[in-house]
Amino acid sequence: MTLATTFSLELAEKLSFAIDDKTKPVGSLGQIESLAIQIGLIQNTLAPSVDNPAAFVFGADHGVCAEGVNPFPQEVTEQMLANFAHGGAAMSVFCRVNGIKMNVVNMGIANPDARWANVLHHAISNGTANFREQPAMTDAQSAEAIQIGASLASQAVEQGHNLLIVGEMGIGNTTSASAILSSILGLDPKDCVGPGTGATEQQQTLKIKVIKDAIARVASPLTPMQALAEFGGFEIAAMVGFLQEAATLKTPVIVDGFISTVAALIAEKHNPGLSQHWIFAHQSAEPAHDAMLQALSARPLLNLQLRLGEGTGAALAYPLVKCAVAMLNDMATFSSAGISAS
Ligand SMILES: Cc1cc2ncn([C@H]3O[C@H](COP(=O)(O)O)[C@@H](O)[C@H]3O)c2cc1C
Ligand SMILES: O=C(O)c1cccnc1
Repeated sequence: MTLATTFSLELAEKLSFAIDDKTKPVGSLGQIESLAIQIGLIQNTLAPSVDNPAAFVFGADHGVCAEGVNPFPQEVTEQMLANFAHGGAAMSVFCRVNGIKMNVVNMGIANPDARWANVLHHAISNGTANFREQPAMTDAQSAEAIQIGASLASQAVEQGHNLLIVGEMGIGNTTSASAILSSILGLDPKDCVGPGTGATEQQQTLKIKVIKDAIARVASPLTPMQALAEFGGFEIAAMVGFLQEAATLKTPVIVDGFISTVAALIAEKHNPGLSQHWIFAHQSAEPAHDAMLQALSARPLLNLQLRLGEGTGAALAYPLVKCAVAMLNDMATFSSAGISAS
């Protein structure tokens, strides 16, 4: 895979100039301005386009659920894939409202026989192993999931999608994401764990213990890709490949919440600089999301106390991204509108 090139300084200056010439005080559209510049740089153009968005929701099950770390039973992953298939989930609704093509990918849920006509089937196995006891994935499984994510991103770009959204569904995956975060940033597990879907204090203490045991089992420091295989899920690995490939193909991706951002953290630590290609939708209510966003120097667009995942925050942020691009493309300039610049 060729890595994404760094952005053109000359284009950055031209984009800034174009935005400063719009009929508004310089800087008055705040983060919408930097967002427009970012998208122009990613697409390498003064006239970017985000009119053909596609979301990918990657679903998978997690062996660590056997530890009782999450309030909802594992079957909910499969039930939610069915809900996506029938268009009834929050993500389904937000995508419909915003004209986003929603794709759902089964990366490996516990029931190997589950199939839906409109859910892409790329199951690696029937869930990961329990990472408290053994690596969640083999290196080969992790590499395969990364490859599937990458090829889905490249197919989406080939089909003409010029903006991508990434999200996930997998009961137990906040525990997996917290373990990866703790390992990659060297943080104490207690600072990486939160309620997820509503874990009690007792369940959160258990989450911390499970992660401590898993990190002790591994003993030596891990590379980001090793942390992914040790503690990750098939859906997290698929998101890593998806994010990497989209960056290489100069296509912006809106990243959703806590679990999606962990995939971005892995990919950025593996290939430093790649995260400039991703738009961080929102700051999740999951407490450790903040540390992760800071480690990525990311400024999320929204802070709505969301704690759902699926890609919902990213789907909600899409109208802002659309407006940023429309501002750059459609707003009058001081000279074209005959307005005095000072
Ligand atoms: C009905 C339902 C719908 C969801 N949609 C996303 N998640 C979210 O919750 C899960 C992670 O939280 P934990 O680690 O606590 O299990 C993931 O599936 C995430 O996408 C959901 C969770 C539930 C229960
Ligand atoms: O921020 C998220 O993505 C999130 C938080 C809690 C549970 N599921 C997802």
